Amino acid sequence: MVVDDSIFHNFDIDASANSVAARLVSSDTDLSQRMFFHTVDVMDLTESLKGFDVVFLAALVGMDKKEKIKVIEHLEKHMSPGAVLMLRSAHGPRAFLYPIVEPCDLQGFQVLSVYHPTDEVINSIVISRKLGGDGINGDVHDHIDQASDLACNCSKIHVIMNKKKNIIEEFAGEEQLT
Ligand SMILES: C[S@@+](CC[C@H](N)C(=O)[O-])C[C@H]1O[C@@H](n2cnc3c(N)ncnc32)[C@H](O)[C@@H]1O
Repeated sequence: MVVDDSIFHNFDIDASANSVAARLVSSDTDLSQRMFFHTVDVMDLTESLKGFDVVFLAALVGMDKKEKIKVIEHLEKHMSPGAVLMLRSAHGPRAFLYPIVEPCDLQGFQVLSVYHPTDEVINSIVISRKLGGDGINGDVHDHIDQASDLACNCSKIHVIMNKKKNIIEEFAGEEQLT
C-alpha cells in the first residue's frame, strides 16, 4: 500500500459531513486531488466495493451491535478476497460511546490485529483481511481461535455495558413520566 499516491473514495450518507471533510482537506492540494466524496449509504454500495484494496469503516456506521454486524456482513459479501478491512471498535467503558466489534463478529475475515489504546484516543482498531485471497487461508482457524480467546473479556464487558444502557434508558423513561 503506497499512501503517497493512493486514491481515497469517501462514502458518507450525510452530504454535510462530506462537505466539511472536503473543506478540511482542501488546503492540501495534493491530497485533495486524490480524495473523492460520495454521498451514499454504504449499504447501497455493491460492485464498487470490489475495487478497493483497503476499506476503512467509521465507528458509528452501525449505531449498535446489530446494525454494525449487518454492515460487516454487507462488506464481506462485496469486498474483494484479500482486501483489508480496518474498522474502529471500542473497549471497556468506551462502549458507552461506540459499539464493540469483537473478532468473532468478523465472519469471513481473518483478524490480523486488535489494538486498544490506553491514552486519550477513544477508538480501538481492528484490522482484518477478507478471506479467499491467494495464500491467506492456511491458518485461518488458528487465528479465529486466538481471536475468540481475545473476545471473551469483551463479551463480558459488553453484557455489563448493555445492562447499564438499559438502566439509563429506564431512568430516562421514568423522568419523562414524572
Ligand atoms: C463518527 S462519524 C465518522 C467520522 C470520521 N469519518 C471518522 O471515521 O473518524 C460517522 C459517519 O458515518 C456516517 N454514516 C453513518 N451511517 C452510514 C451509512 N450507512 N452509510 C454511509 N455513511 C454513514 C455518518 O453520517 C457520519 O458522518
